[in-house]
Amino acid sequence: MANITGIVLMGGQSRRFQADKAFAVYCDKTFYQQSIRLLEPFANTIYVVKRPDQSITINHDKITIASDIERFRGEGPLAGIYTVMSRASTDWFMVLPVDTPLISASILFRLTQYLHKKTDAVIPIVNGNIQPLIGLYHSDVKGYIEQQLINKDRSMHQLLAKLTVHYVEFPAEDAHFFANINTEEEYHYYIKDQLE
Ligand SMILES: Nc1nc2c(ncn2[C@@H]2O[C@H](COP(=O)(O)OP(=O)(O)OP(=O)(O)O)[C@@H](O)[C@H]2O)c(=O)[nH]1
Repeated sequence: MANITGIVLMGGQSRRFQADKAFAVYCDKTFYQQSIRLLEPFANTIYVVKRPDQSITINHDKITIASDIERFRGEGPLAGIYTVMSRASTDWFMVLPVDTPLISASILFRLTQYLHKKTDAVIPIVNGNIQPLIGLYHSDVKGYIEQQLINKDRSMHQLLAKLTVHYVEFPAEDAHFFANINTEEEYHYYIKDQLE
């Protein structure tokens, strides 16, 4: 398999969740720990990109805790991806947010099957919805990300429009794996109510 660096994006503000969603719990692990667990089989090294005020401890030589590069701190997911691309030198980066804890290893594995030379990114689609924060980005994309950050353009869709993207379609019955937990209601619906 290609040499991949994992990126856990946990530096958001969780305004809609009204508590830090990175520390919400699913199956005895916090959301950010779930993201690390999911990336581990695919990534040789993993960077967890957090806000400076978030406090976490991880004792694992494969995992680095980082904060967004000062120049673009808190400027959205692209700032986190750019930070890691500036520090690690692999060709490919596998990105996961903290708020899709139901994603499965088999979905991530399927994405890794499309790492071709002429592809800039491998991104899933489910029910017609592009999922740009769950996917693989080539290191060549770093310049485009930097340009967007300079222009204060946080849009992942804008970035994808500039790239050669391999979109991988997943069937509608897989949609729950991609559930995005942004609010307390979504946490109850997808996680708490399922476990009770
Ligand atoms: N490193 C880093 N990660 C971020 C940043 N902004 C968002 N993220 C992460 O990107 C993912 C998607 O974030 P969103 O849900 O869009 O934003 P959020 O700020 O976490 O939540 P809201 O305040 O409710 O919009 C989550 O895993 C966030 O932790 C940032 O500026 N830096």
